[in-house]
Formats: sequence, C-alpha cells, structure tokens
Amino acid sequence: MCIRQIPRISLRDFDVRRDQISKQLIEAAENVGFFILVDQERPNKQEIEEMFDLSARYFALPNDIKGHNPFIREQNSGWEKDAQIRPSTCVADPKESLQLQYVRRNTYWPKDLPGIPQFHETCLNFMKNVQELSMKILSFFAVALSFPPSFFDEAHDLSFEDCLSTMRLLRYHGITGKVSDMPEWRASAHTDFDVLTLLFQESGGDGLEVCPGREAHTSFALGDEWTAVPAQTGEITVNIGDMLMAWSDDRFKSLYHRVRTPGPQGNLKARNSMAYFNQPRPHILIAGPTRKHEALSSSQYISNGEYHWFCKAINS
Ligand SMILES: O=C(O)CCC(=O)C(=O)O
Ligand SMILES: [Fe+2]
Repeated sequence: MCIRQIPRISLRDFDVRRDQISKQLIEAAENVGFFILVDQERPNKQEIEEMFDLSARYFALPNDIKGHNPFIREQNSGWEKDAQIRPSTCVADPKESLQLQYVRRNTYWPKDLPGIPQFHETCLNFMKNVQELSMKILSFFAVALSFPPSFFDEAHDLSFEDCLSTMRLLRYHGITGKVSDMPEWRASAHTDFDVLTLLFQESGGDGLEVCPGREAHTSFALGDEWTAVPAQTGEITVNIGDMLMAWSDDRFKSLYHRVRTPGPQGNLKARNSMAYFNQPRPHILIAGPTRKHEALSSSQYISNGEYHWFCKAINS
C-alpha cells in the first residue's frame, strides 16, 4: 500500500485563523479530496462519543424492531442490513445502516425505541452541529470558486421541506470466527455522490482506505494505490463528493474509498462509523464557474448517476 499523506487540518481558534484554515482546506480539496479535521469546537469529542453510544444501542436492538422502518430508496431513509450492493463488487457489503434524512424526522425516523428515549433529540442536535460545520467549510469552497460565501447555504438549508441532507449510522458486523468467510471489503470501493461528506470514525475501527488520483469524473485507476485513513474518535474525516467535483469543474476531487475487512490479527469486533451527507435540494442547479460539465439539477445528477451504475461497475 502506498502511503500518501491525508492532510490533517486543525480548526483551533477558528475565527482568528480563518484565512490559514481556508487555504489548507482548499489545498486539500484540490490535491487530495480527503482530509481530517481536528480541534473543531462542535461537535466536540464528547458529543461524538455520545452519538456513537446511541448508535451502538440502536444497532443492538432486535432486527424486528429496527425493521419497523425499512430503508426506502426514494426517501433515502430507514434501516437496511446486508443489502447495499456497490457497483465495484456487485456483492452486498456485510453491514447494517440507518439513514436519517433530516426532513423525515417526524414521519420516518424510528420512534419509541426501547431504552433509548433520547434517540431523536441526540440525533437532531448532532446533525445540527455537523450541518453548521459543513456550511463553514463549504463557504470557503464557495469563495475559492468565485461564488459568494453563502452560495451553498440555500441548497442545503435544513429548514426547507425538500432538503436532502442525511445522516447515516453504520455498523459493520463483528467477524470473530468468520474472517475466512468474509468478503475482502466491509464497504466496497465507491465515490460519494453528494457535495460533501463528514465521516466520524471510532478508535480501533481502522480499515478505511482512499485512492488519491482515482476520482469520480476524470480518468482513474491510474496506479491504484490506496492509502489508509486512521480511525480516531473525535476527529472528522471529510471527503468531497461527486456533485462538488462537478460544481468545481473537477478542481476539487471526489475520491474512491472503501473499508477493508480486518485479517485474522486485526480487530474482529464490529466497526461503527457515522456519515453526514450534504446533498443539495432537488431543483438546485449544479453548474461550475467554467461550465466544464453540462449543468444538471441535483435530482438529474442523481438519476444520471443511477443510469451510469453499470458503466462505473465495469470501470472499477
Ligand atoms: O464507514 C466508513 O468509514 C465509510 C462509509 C462510506 O464511505 C459511505 O457510507 O459512503
Ligand atoms: Fe463513502
């Protein structure tokens, strides 16, 4: 495996260090596409630990309770297990997940979960904190693209009824005694189709790998050298999604990434992670400053992506 540096960017003293932080974020988006944020004010380590604890308690519930809210593709919401098939392997990832689209909070989030009365409140607070941080990061990217600083706000504003931003709680199965039966990937290689993903990993849950130089839009598979992104509770792994790659005329890179299944000497316990997907509202037009790509609405972009599912499968 090739070791390429994934930039680590401190957000300490954010307001006084804005210019320096902005420069580092833009460089990381242009040159790598993945970076790790540390020293952020919110969500702080304790809030992240609290969310992981809540997520673990949710996944420990019996399947029939979680199954009250099965995953609905059109709503990008609900629980699924051993169901997500990525084009790169055509087999289901060995994991379960719960997608919480913010606007479905009163209609389709799990309700009255036994022993977790604070589920809604904790998830909502967490999402709001992550949303706020996401918008700060996106404001720097907006300026770099010669848009106004608030350019991405309306596209992702949680108060609109058609907002698509979603948090995903993930749990990759524990594999004690099963290593030899498991597929090589807990999550097979893919790019994220959203604008920006904020991913929370937990210490001990290594396995995430990214492939600098292998991107969603440009020619890829050149070299195919993967780099590990260490898991550390409290830090935030951020990646550019396909839509921001398009919106930036390919200046910011949406990288392939995957999660490797540990070998017999690795940590065989379940692996937990949480991803917050900033996804623009359906009608928002994704049009880069130089119009390198045909301008598409967010919903057209998603349906085009689904249409090209097979093409990506054979290329990756
Ligand atoms: O679990 C992880 O570390 C990565 C998850 C991921 O890439 C995704 O769900 O898009
Ligand atoms: Fe991903």
